[in-house]
This record gives sequence, C-alpha cells and structure tokens, in this order.
Amino acid sequence: MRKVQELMSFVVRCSERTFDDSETTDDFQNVVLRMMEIAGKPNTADFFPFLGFLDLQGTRKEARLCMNKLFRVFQRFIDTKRSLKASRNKENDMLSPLLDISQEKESELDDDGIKHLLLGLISAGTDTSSSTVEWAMAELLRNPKMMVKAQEEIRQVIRRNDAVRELDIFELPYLQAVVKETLRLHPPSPFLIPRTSESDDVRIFEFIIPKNTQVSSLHVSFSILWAIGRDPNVWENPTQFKPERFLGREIDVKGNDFELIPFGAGRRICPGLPLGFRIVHLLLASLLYGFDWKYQNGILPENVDISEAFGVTLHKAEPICAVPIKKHV
Ligand code: HEM
Repeated sequence: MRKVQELMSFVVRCSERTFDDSETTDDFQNVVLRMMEIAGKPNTADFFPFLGFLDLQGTRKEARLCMNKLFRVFQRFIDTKRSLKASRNKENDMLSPLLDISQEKESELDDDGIKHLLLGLISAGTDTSSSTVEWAMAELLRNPKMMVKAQEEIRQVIRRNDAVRELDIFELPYLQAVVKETLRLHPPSPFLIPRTSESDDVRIFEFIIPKNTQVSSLHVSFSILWAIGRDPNVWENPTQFKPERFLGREIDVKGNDFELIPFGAGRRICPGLPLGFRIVHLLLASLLYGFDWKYQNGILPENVDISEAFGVTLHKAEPICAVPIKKHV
C-alpha cells in the first residue's frame, strides 16, 4: 500500500462490489479530488462578480462536467438499489431509506434531490477524513517515538481483539491527542464555507449585514482555521507537532473551544463531525495496530515532506509513500 487514499479507495471498492464495475471507483475518486481542487482555486469572479458570466477560468464549466460525472454514478447506485427492492429492507445503508422516502413522497425528495444530497455528503466527507489520516501518518513517520507511543497504547488496549472497535477510541487518549494535534496543524478544511445573506439587510448586534453580502458562519476570513491553529498567542511552539500538549487538557474539537475548531462552530458546524471523528480514529488506530511503518526508499524521518497543496481541502503536496510491516505479537 503506498498511500492512505489508496487504502480508502480499496475500502470503498470492496463495499461497492455489488455494483460490479471496477472502473467506477478510481474514476469516482479522481472526480471527487478534482472537484475539491476546483472549489479551492482562486476565482476572478469572486473579486469582480460582474465578470462571473464569462467564466474566464473555465471553473464553472469544469465543475459542471465533474458534477455530471458524479451524478451519472449516483444514478447508477439509485437504479441498482431500486432494482434490488425486495432485499433492500434488510440492508442498513443510507440510500435505502432515502429511496423509501422518495417512493412515499416524491414531491419532497426525487432522484435529483437524492443526488445533490449524496454530492454534498461525499464531497464534504471523503477527502476531509482521508487527508486527516494521511497527515497524521506523515507526522508520525517524522516522529517515530510518537508513533511507537501511539502503537503501544493501542496494542495494550486491543490486546485480545483482532480489530479496533469504535468503543476502543475512548480508551486511547494518546491517539486522540495525535488526531487533535493533526487537526490543529493541518485542518483538512482550512476554510469555512462562505455563504450569502439572501434576505434584506440584517442587523447582528451592532453590525449591519447588507443583502447579498458574502459571509462565513463565524464571519471571519479565509484560511482562518489554519491560522488559528498556528497562532503563537494561543499555542506554544505552534509549528511543532506535539500531541502531548493536549494530554490532561479539556480541549475538544466540537466547537466549544475556539482555539481548535477544525469542524467549524456554531449553527453551521460540520454535520458530519460524529462520523468524521470516528472514521479518522478508527482508520488511524487500525493502521497503527496492524502494522509497523517505515518510509519508502530509506528516507530519514526528519526528511519526510510535509508541504501543503492548495485546494478546498488541505492536501499533502506529495502523497506519503510508507511501507507497512506486519506486526509480530
Ligand atoms: C475530519 C473530518 C472532517 C472535517 C475536519 C470537516 C470539517 C468541516 C468544516 C470546517 C466545515 C465548514 C463549517 C462552516 O462553514 O462553518 C464542514 C462542512 C460540512 N461537512 Fe465536514 N468535515 C469532516 C468530515 C465530514 C463528513 C464525514 C461529512 C459527511 C459524511 C461531512 C459533511 C459536511 C457537510 C455536508 C458540510 C456543509 C454543511 C453546511 O453547508 O452547513 N464532513 N466540514
């Protein structure tokens, strides 16, 4: 396995076997990644809205192509599920109840609505979680003592079981600290989603927000999450990866502690927080529990590259290439 995203892709592929279409997954993953890149690209029309209709950079055109591609895949999921109606009742997945609702009240939820819902969940939910795990692995490869510490904790708690379970996460304070420290330094979504006030002018305390103003949920500027995580007024040695800073401290990522809000905060906080939180911990714990890791081609820990690529999710510029070594217990 060369990179975490390939592992995610493999997991998705396994769960998609029923669709019997080996090309779908790779294509699907690439389109999702491309969508995130497009969404994060600076756009002239954001600064000169009157030029928007010209689509000078071809952003809208490319986004539409990607969206149509994803919608074709979603339609295939929907059609296949519908054709399996008889066995659907027994299935515990997300699409089945949506199809049931749409069958009962098509006026409230039609295929188009389901596809937009899936688009939101998949584009917001996959890349964010997988890139957090990738960053955590990159930081632990750069800090082998921390990797050993995390592995010892996990292997002590999961001594008799052969798989990490959701409940185990709560007994792994060091792993939780590793994830918090990763989200502090590398928030996968460094931006808060900008929104437009559509109604008339709105007054919030002493501020007037004129109609059609672009605002974000915390009324703050771009890259705010990234900047908060590196603020020297808040964090000691902010650029240093040091999970220990969270041990014994009651800072969580649920929007209560404003120095660490990788999921946003307030009314518009990420609705996928509980799922994302579990996925990241489970995947990272499973990788650390099942394998020891070393960097490919004998690269020394201190030389592990951690530069960032620009996009709506904060990716590593170079995917990590780590070699798994089966653990001996
Ligand atoms: C490590 C994982 C994740 C992180 C760090 C994360 C972070 C964020 C952030 C910062 C926002 C913007 C909040 C704002 O603008 O105020 C957001 C929005 C959102 N996230 Fe997540 N997210 C993660 C995983 C997920 C997952 C797994 C899902 C769903 C399956 C998801 C679904 C969404 C959706 C639908 C929105 C838009 C909500 C809206 O429009 O109000 N996210 N996320």
